[in-house]
Amino acid sequence: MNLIPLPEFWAVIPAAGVGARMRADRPKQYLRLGERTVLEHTLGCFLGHPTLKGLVVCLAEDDPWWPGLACAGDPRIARVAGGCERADSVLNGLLHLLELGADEHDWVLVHDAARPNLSREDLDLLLGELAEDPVGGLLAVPARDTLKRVGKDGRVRETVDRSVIWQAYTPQMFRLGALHRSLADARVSRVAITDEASALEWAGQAPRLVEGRADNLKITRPEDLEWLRQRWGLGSGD
Ligand SMILES: Nc1ccn([C@@H]2O[C@H](COP(=O)(O)OP(=O)(O)OP(=O)(O)O)[C@@H](O)[C@H]2O)c(=O)n1
Ligand SMILES: C[C@](O)(CO)[C@H](O)COP(=O)(O)O
Repeated sequence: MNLIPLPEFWAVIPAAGVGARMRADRPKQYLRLGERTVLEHTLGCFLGHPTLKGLVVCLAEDDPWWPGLACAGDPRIARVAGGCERADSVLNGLLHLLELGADEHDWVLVHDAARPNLSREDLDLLLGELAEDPVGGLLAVPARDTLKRVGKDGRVRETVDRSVIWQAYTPQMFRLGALHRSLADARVSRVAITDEASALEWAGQAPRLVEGRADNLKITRPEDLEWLRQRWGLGSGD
């Protein structure tokens, strides 16, 4: 039982991707999942949380779908333009928080728009476990399958020791100033950054892994959405 009160936090939701791997008629964050879109479900994981200070969603500059969402006029949601890569979108979101007057010591949680199945339990687990952490960290799950390193010929090069391998999920939770500086420096140095933790790692920090639910999956390919629709008891086309 965690007796430390949950910390206040800001949320940045990168939602400016094109969803190429989904091969759909629109970016995957705008595909339907029951009565709402994937993005609306993801935003709903945070809106209404008692310690949320504010939320920024990063949208493609030519995004024609956002205005059609019921939450488009929600005053709790700030919008910024996304960037070429996910890290650029996140950086724009962090900059906007600073412009809003957020303190550099405030906690910020970055969560993929494409992960609509985040549970409240996992969100509160992350907040509670990292509330007093000196670095921050992320939800993650230990590897469950045997892992192989592959050669250029598509054949196995080695079996990887999976006891020390975890899959990084989101939200990823860091202090606003530290994340902004690390991410900005990494982008200037052209370091490949695919999640927030890797920017902190590049800056010499060791983020903490907090084990969460494996069903907090990122909708990436068509079968991911099919699986989640079935999990939620929805029809294949819902
Ligand atoms: N320039 C980008 C690229 C991605 N994202 C967001 O980052 C999250 C995770 O990225 P990913 O799953 O790779 O989404 P896409 O880039 O849209 O997918 P793909 O690589 O298949 O095009 C998604 O919510 C996506 O909208 C973003 O905000 N800005
Ligand atoms: C941030 C992330 O979801 C952690 O696993 C992942 O790195 C996003 O990668 P993508 O290629 O941008 O989907």
